[in-house]
Amino acid sequence: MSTTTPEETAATPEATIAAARERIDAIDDRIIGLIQERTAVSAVVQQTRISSGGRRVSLSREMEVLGHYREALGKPGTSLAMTLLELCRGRI
Ligand SMILES: C=C(O[C@@H]1C=C(C(=O)O)C=C[C@H]1O)C(=O)O
Repeated sequence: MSTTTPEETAATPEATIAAARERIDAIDDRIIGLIQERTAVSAVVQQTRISSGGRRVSLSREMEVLGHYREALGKPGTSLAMTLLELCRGRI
């Protein structure tokens, strides 16, 4: 039978922070993987449009993407989406 109280077995602040940071690092790795996947898919669209005589960039579509992120995440979502667009299609 255990003689330790819940207080005695509770994680220390240091252990809680270390465990949470491990989860954050794993989440960041997934986000980076998703950004790389997004970049590859975006390149397919851009190449297809160029090959069929169009432009690499579609500003109307970019407005939709910016709106999507802003609706989900507020104003900082717009900045995040702008950075994502730059990663996916380069600077314009
Ligand atoms: C991928 C596309 O091409 C470009 C890249 C975009 C993106 O990465 O989301 C959006 C618009 C375009 O400037 C597209 O038109 O969907």
